[in-house]
Amino acid sequence: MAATTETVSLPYVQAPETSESLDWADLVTLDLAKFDQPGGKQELAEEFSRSIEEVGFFYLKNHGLSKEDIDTQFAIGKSVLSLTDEEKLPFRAALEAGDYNGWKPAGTRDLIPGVKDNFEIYNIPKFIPEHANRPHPEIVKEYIETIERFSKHIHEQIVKKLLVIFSIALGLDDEEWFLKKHRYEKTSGDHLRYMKYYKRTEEENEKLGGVWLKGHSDMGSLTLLFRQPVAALQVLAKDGTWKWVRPQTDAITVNIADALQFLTNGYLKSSIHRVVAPPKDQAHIDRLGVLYMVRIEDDTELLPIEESPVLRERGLLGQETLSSDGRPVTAGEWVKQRIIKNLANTSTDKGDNEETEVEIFKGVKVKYYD
Ligand SMILES: O=C(O)CCC(=O)C(=O)O
Ligand SMILES: [Fe+2]
Repeated sequence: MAATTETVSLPYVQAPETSESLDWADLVTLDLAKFDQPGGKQELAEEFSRSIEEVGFFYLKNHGLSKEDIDTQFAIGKSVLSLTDEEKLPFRAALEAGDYNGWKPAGTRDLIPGVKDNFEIYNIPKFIPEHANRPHPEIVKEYIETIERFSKHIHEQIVKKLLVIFSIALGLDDEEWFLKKHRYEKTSGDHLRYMKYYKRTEEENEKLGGVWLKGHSDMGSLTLLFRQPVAALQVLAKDGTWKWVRPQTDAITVNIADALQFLTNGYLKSSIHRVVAPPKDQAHIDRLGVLYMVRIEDDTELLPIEESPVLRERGLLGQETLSSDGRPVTAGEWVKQRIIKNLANTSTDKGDNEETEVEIFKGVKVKYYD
């Protein structure tokens, strides 16, 4: 059977932004252009430290990717995800085995009894020999060099700078502390993600209380979200209220995830966020996203960083999270179990929207928020 979308159509036209006035989160913007200026890294580390006092979300500008680079990824994502389910099936991710590379169909999870999740994903792992023989749909193969360039730019020019900023913010003598645990050639689940939420009817939204993906934290080190004009992402603010994350045209939205929270005993907060029904003027749009997930090397033990004076001064050392067998959780185990428990089929009758806590690995749990 021929592919329904055999070409990537450019220029990609983004959906118009909402004209509704929403309660937007006030987030710090880090300017990566400062990184190579004298004193710039230190300045960025100070700004970053201030930003995390609020929520674990911030914007990043001057990241070196053009609007065209990003739109090309949206166009590729659109083509891949609009293949038929039959065409995507050979590339289905082995979610049940803890592997999310490839295709996650919509509807693997029950949100409430009778209503399933409405998002599908195509994940492309980092470009290392371990993944070289992965099969992909033709459209991905055709654009694989563009995808590889985009993906490697993110790691080399964006993620690496952020990892240096984090080391400085934690007062570590070794500016490369985090870099040494995020080596590109090593095994870890870094990947580029195309993600699409299908629009829902008013009736369905009512049943779900508007919640499409319940308040959660992400499983790795960082999540990077590219320009997302369809408002739906919300972050849990310090005062306990949900604020909308404003789509930015020129900036990437970044959030901190579980591994960094474990390594800093909560000084870097794995931010709680959720996805809700978009405002009325965007309710008719299928919401396409391009994301990049940063993961720490699989064999890293997720213990607070002893060498950090910032953690020591705050009394954050010596109370690590251990699993029930008294061992530290490793990053690879954590990610694998979270994929099985949070992305593969729902294992409870009540559905994800009713869950408040799920055991991920030997007594260590994640919480979900209303
Ligand atoms: O779609 C978004 O804006 C965020 C998605 C998300 O939170 C996730 O995939 O973990
Ligand atoms: Fe998330």
